[in-house]
Amino acid sequence: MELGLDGVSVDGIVHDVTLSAASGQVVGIVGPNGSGKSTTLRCVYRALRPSGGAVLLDGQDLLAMPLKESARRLAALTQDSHVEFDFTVAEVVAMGRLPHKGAFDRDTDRDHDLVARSLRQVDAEHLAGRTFLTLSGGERQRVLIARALVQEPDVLVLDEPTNHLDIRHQLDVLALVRRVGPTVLTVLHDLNLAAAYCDRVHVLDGGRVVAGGAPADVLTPDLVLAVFGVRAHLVVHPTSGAPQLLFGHPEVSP
Ligand SMILES: Nc1ncnc2c1ncn2[C@@H]1O[C@H](COP(=O)(O)OP(=O)(O)OP(=O)(O)O)[C@@H](O)[C@H]1O
Repeated sequence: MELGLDGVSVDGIVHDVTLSAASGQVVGIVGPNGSGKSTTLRCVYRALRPSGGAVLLDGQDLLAMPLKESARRLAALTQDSHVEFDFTVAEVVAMGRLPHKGAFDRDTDRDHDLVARSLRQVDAEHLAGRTFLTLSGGERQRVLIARALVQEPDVLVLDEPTNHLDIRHQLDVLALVRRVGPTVLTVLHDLNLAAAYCDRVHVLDGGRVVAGGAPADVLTPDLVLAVFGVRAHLVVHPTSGAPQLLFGHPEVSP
């Protein structure tokens, strides 16, 4: 399913953001702190109504859809994905099935299987019986990713999915979302992860898209200096061939 942002604006914060993710693509949004990345995503997962523009799913106006219908198609891992009560991990993940169920439907065998599979996919099977609030930051993050996957979405919106994750789990989670295959729009702070895992990357600065395209074309030392104020040297990953950046502080000689 194709996701399109067409001139999305949020008064004073996000200005005319246009980008698209073709079916099955992983598209990244990078940019400095406060550049409008989360605010843009909030418009996509419907936590915020944009003041202008449209969000389109296969050309259909997402914001005009009933909430339950859009929740069946689109799942989000957000910066404010809180779990307030002391639910078990399995219960938290099972909540991801709610958009597919009627008010009085009980969990089916398929629901249980999907919960178990999603937990296995994020290496959290062993946590199923634990209460969510006792988990570490990285364990919580993986469980919330499982909750998004169990929704079987066509589109996955991820706000810094690698937050709190150790390096192994960062690589696992990004490889997983590529493998599972929904259309993915993800905010990433790590430019090298964006370069390695995204089909396309868009750079936000001051609420505007200042560059977009294939990572190798976008994540150049000139752009990194202009947008982040950091010197970068481009190297090519010796086995994957992905462009990777080595950073240095601008006040320290390279
Ligand atoms: N409800 C709000 N009221 C006022 N300002 C807001 C509101 N929401 C966001 N902002 C401001 O808009 C700007 C963009 O915020 P946003 O969270 O989208 O940035 P971001 O690119 O995701 O940043 P970060 O990398 O720090 O997570 C910030 O300056 C933020 O303080």
